[in-house]
Amino acid sequence: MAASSVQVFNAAGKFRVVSTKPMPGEQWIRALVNAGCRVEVCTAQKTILSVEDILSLIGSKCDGVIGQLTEDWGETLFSALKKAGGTAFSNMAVGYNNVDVDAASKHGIAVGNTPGVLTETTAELAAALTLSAARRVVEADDFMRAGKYDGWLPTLFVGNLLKGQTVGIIGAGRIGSAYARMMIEGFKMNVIYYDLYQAKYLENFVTAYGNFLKSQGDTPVTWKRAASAEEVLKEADVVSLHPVLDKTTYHLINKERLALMKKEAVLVNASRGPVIDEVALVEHLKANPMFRVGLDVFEDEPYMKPGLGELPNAVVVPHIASASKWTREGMATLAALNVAGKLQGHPIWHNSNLVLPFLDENVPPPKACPSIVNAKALGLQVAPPPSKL
Ligand SMILES: NC(=O)C1=CN([C@@H]2O[C@H](COP(=O)(O)OP(=O)(O)OC[C@H]3O[C@@H](n4cnc5c(N)ncnc54)[C@H](O)[C@@H]3O)[C@@H](O)[C@H]2O)C=CC1
Ligand SMILES: O=C(O)C(=O)CO
Repeated sequence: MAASSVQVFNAAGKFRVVSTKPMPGEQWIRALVNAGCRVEVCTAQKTILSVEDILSLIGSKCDGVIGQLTEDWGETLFSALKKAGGTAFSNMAVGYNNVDVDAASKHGIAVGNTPGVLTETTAELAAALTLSAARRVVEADDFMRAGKYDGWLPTLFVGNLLKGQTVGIIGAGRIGSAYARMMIEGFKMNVIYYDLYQAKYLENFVTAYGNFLKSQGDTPVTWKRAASAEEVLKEADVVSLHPVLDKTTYHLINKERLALMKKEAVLVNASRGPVIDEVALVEHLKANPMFRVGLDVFEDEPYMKPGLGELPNAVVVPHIASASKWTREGMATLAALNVAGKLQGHPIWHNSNLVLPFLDENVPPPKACPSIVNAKALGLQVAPPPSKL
């Protein structure tokens, strides 16, 4: 990577930290500079950096790196980082399926991620995709711009009503539960979910909201924890996917499981592309024109499988689910504080879901790493909750 493609902040800093991309806001740069870091930001006009590009950024001395979900952080990069004296890496993302955490742990390198700050933003985009697909917003917009509208018709762009229908969630963690709450409260949908763990907060929320509706003489909303993903697919009118991507969720939605879904269902994916077998999805969309999808992520990102882009029953956006200003600046800050905290020898924050104290510009951040996924494997100390200090 040419030296001219790097912007340097605090050149005399004690720790050399590289960010493989410019990131939004300045709070993240201040966080690193306040921790005594020299910050080098790669400004090369290339969207996805290769392993070779990143090797040249790491060079022979590098203490920490902030990387992106498009990069392949495996054995090659972690052994190079270790050789350069590095001990800290953070993805600027909550998902870390692009990172070989075992390789990082083997080399004693902490792996950070950025949970919490993107929960609501991502859930809101999943809700936007749901509405766009259910009410055919993009098709109708195209029609209007093409000058085809020549008057109101009873049959023009008829779609699905959400109220009173069932929303299915596969992966009811932070984002899945937040999305479910939006659809339940916003559209009075019932919910069925499948997760390896009980989503207690979600269940309590639906029960309480259902009781409130009942007390007002309205039809209450209901919840059900399904025993399998198949049960969700069969029963739901809208299915939104929010699991992590790993061996258990790769192609979770395939030809056979698509066939279980209702013919007029809406399927939304704002998790990771490979959770859906996209070739099978294209075939299913072609065979079932009233089945609609809203996709933020793709199996071979940045590409779509052949045919997908031409289908009117697919709404497609380029992995923008976390793209609100507050969230993206917050993600950058959390990633920087993961790296800065590790380099300063800080312990790990007691609860990686509660990251707001790290994001207040007017108060110094806690002396902790907000979220390190291999803290246990590295034997890193966890800070006690502030109330226990
Ligand atoms: N499109 C985008 O821009 C964004 C995508 N994401 C993706 O969303 C994912 C979820 O994020 P969070 O909700 O914060 O994570 P989370 O860890 O709170 O939730 C993930 C849930 O998936 C569940 N799960 C794991 N394996 C499963 C399986 N086989 N079947 C069903 N459920 C399973 C887990 O038990 C957990 O409850 C991230 O890992 C990331 O890949 C996250 C943020 C933005
Ligand atoms: O955080 C993630 O995992 C994303 O996909 C982008 O926000």
